[in-house]
Order: sequence, then structure tokens, then C-alpha cells
Amino acid sequence: MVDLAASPEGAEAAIVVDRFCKSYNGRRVVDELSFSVRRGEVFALLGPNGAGKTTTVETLEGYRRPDGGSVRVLGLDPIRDAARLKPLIGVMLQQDGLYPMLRPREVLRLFAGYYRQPQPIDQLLERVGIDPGTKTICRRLSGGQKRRLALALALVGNPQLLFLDEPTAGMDPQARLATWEIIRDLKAQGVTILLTTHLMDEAERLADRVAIIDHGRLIALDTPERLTGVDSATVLRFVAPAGLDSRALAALPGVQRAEEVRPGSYLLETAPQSMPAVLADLTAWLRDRGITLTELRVGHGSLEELFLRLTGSEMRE
Ligand SMILES: Nc1ncnc2c1ncn2[C@@H]1O[C@H](COP(=O)(O)OP(=O)(O)OP(=O)(O)O)[C@@H](O)[C@H]1O
Repeated sequence: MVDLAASPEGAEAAIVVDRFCKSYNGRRVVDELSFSVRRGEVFALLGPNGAGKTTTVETLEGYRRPDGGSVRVLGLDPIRDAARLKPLIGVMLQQDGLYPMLRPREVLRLFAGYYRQPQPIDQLLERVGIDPGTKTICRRLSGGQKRRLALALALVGNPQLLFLDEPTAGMDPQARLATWEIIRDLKAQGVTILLTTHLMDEAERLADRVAIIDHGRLIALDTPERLTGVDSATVLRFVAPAGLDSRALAALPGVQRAEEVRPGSYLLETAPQSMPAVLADLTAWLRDRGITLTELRVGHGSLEELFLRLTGSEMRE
């Protein structure tokens, strides 16, 4: 295996996990896990319940000690160098029970006190969609508001590296979109983000690279485009009215095979280099016949399909 810590990328990397192992009561839950996260990258860690994501993230945050292998964060050891590391990272915690009787502004002010150059509190609250003047105490905030306050707490110290553990769990669609916007803005500012999520579309939309872990082992790591095969796609699927002429579709230039797999669900096969032209020809063919398609997908399938294929569909813990 490559020694990531010693590689040039390792020197540049925001996070290096190198053959990291962790056991609880003799049961190995993280098994020789290695990956690195580049500076400025949004990196998503996916895996079924119990796969070892939280164990890994909490080790990177300095809350757990590796049994074997090593982890480096911004070039530092999260436990030994905790005092130097803490001001550089932001952590969005899973549990929202912090200071239940305080108002959001008060909790944020308390946290801001730990940092040398905190963000302006009211601006930050507005950015995450919480009214800075709200009199509601934390305990009475909605689930989504609690998550947004947790995000503000993670951001208050202007971190270089942000750990987001299921950042949009429990949020309504509007709050989720707003949070994705914040994450994109942070990336544009050069903040490195390690994200864990169970939402495949969240990973697909936000992450530069996605790692899938299962039983504490890395089973896939790549860009969402490469994982879902958009880059090297030879298959195009679309949904349109049933009964289109498959033979005419197969006769489009570059199409090797055309089939109506179910009524109204079509599949075309082509060489990867022909895909852009086939897409254009297909839509022109449909336009000439006054047909509107309702779905169009290029590639093997979604990240979710890949995830289920790799990790199986049985329920975990
Ligand atoms: N402190 C602990 N003591 C004993 N077992 C633990 C401890 N922490 C985690 N585990 C076990 O280690 C395994 C990995 O847990 P972990 O929380 O890292 O998984 P996860 O991928 O984050 O799961 P989820 O998606 O459910 O949050 C699980 O089987 C869990 O029960």
C-alpha cells in the first residue's frame, strides 16, 4: 500500500488516514482504513449504519485514539497537537443538546469566546437562517433549527477544515438547499470539508470525491461522476410515451442497441465517445416527432444504486 503520509500529496493533504484500525471489546470496527483529503476539497464519507464513519471522524477530531495506523489533520496529530489543532477546525456535532436553556445568540457568543478571531455573531445567525433576535431557547428550537445552530457553532471560529456529520438530517427542503449553498460558499472560500451523510444526492451534489466504507474498510473512492460512470458511460436511459420505434432509435448514428425495457422506459447503448452526439440526436429525433421525455439518465445509475450494489440492501444495526 502507498504510504500516503510520505507522498507529496500527503504533505499537501488536509487529512491523511493511513492504515487506521479501531476495535471495541475485541471487535474490529475500522480495519486498515486509508484515504487522504486534499486541501480545499469537499470529501464525503458514506457507509451503512455501523460502518465506522463516526469512529473515523471522531478520531480525526481527537476524541478517539487509533489502535493501529495513524491519522494526521492539517499536518498535526489530533490528540498530541490538540491545542494547536482545535482553533483550526470546526465540528458540527450530531447531538444538539448543548445549553438547552440559552438562546441561540447566547450559545454562539459563548463559543465565539474560545476563538481569537470569531465571526460576527448576528451575521452568522442570519447566514444560517436563524433570527438573531429570537427569544426561543435552544431546547424549543425545531430539529432543523438545531442543526442550523450546530452549523453556526462549527463556523464561528473561521475554521480551515470543517467536519460535518449528517449536516442536513431533519431539515426541510428549503433549509437543506440553504445549507448546501453555505457549504458551496465555504468551499469557494477554500475551506476543506469532510462530510458524512446518508443522503446520496447530498454527496453527489456537494462532494468532489466520495469514499464508501463498509465494515470499517474502504470499498470505493472516486469522484461522483466516475463512481456513477457518467464519464465513461455507454448506456443512456430515458422515459417517454410507450411504443416508440426501437428500430428507428437503433438507427440513430452511434447507437449500438436500442430497447424498450418496460413500456415507456428505453435504453440505448453507445460507445463512450459517441454519447454527446447520441444525446443531441435523440433529443432532435424526439423534437421532430413532438415527443417530450420525462427522464433522461446517462451512466450506470445513481450513486444510491452503486451504494446498494456495493454494500448490499440488508438493514444494518
Ligand atoms: N464507544 C463504543 N464502544 C463500543 N462499540 C462502539 C463504540 N462506538 C461505536 N461502536 C460500534 O462500532 C461500530 C461502528 O460505529 P460508528 O458509529 O463508527 O458507525 P457509523 O458508520 O458512524 O454508523 P451510523 O451511520 O449509524 O452513524 C458500530 O458497530 C458501533 O456499535
